[in-house]
Amino acid sequence: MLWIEAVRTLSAELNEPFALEFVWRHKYNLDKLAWLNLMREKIGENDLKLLTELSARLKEDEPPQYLVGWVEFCDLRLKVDQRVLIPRPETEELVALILKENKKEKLHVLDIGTGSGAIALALAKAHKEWQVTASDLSESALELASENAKEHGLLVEFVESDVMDQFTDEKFDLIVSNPPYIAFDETYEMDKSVIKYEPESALFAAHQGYAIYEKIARQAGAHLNPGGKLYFEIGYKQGPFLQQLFQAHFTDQTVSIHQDVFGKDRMISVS
Ligand SMILES: C[S@@+](CC[C@H](N)C(=O)[O-])C[C@H]1O[C@@H](n2cnc3c(N)ncnc32)[C@H](O)[C@@H]1O
Repeated sequence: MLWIEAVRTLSAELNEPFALEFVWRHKYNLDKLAWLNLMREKIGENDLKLLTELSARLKEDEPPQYLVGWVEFCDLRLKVDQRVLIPRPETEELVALILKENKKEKLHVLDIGTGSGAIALALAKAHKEWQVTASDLSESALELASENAKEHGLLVEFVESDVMDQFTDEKFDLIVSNPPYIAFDETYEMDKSVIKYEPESALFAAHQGYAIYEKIARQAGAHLNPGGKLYFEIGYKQGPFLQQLFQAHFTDQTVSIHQDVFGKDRMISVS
C-alpha cells in the first residue's frame, strides 16, 4: 500500500481531514515537500501501525498538540503533554501586551499558574535580565515547565504553591497569571477534546470561574513593589466583574480591560 492510500483511508474517518498529516509532519519534522515525496512511497508495516494508532487517538478527540508532543508559543518550542494545558494564541497576546508596556531592564516577575511555563519562559527569553519566578499548584506541571526551561537554557525559579501561599516576603514588579477561569457549569460550551484530555485543574475554578482571580486580588498587594503591575488573561465575558474586583483591591491604580485580535475582552491590567 502507498502512503497516500493509507493517509486517505485513515483521514476519511476524522473530523479534521488534515489532522493526521499535521501530526505526522510535526512529530517527525517533515516539511511539505518531504511529506509529498513520502506519499508516493510504499508504507512499511511499522509506519502503518503508527499511523493507524495516531489516527485512532485523533478519532478519540486527543488534541493533535499532545500527539506531536510540542507547540510553538511566542518564539519557543515547548514540550506539552497531558500534565499541562496547551498554551493558546490569546496567551501570546498577553505576553505581547506585557512586553509592549514594560521596557525596564530590571524587573522581578511572577507567573502564577505557569503550566508548561509558557508565559514565564517567553518573558525570560525576551528579557534575559529580568528575574522570573513561576508557580503552580501542580507538581507535574512544574516538572514539565522545568524541562522546558532547561531545553531553552532559560533561568526561571519554579515554586509549588497555591496562588501565593508559599511566598512570604518576596516582592515583585510584575505579577502575571492565566489562571483556570471556566465555571463548572460551562462545560457545554467547550470542545470535547479539551474536556477529555486537558487537566481539569488548569481549566475550572470555583465561584463561577473567579476563585483564583479573587485569591490573587487578596494576596498580590502584599507582594508588589511600589509601581508594581498585574496582568491577567480573562474569559471574554469576565471583564466587567474582574475590573470591579481589582479596582476594589487596588484603589490607587488603573484597571484596564484589553481586547484580543478578535475584539473580545481577553486581558486585564492593573498599573
Ligand atoms: C489555564 S492554565 C495556564 C497555564 C499557562 N500559564 C498557560 O498560559 O498556558 C492554569 C494553570 O494554573 C494552575 N493552577 C490551578 N489552580 C492553581 C492554584 N490555586 N494556584 C496555582 N496554580 C494553580 C494549573 O495547574 C494550570 O497549570
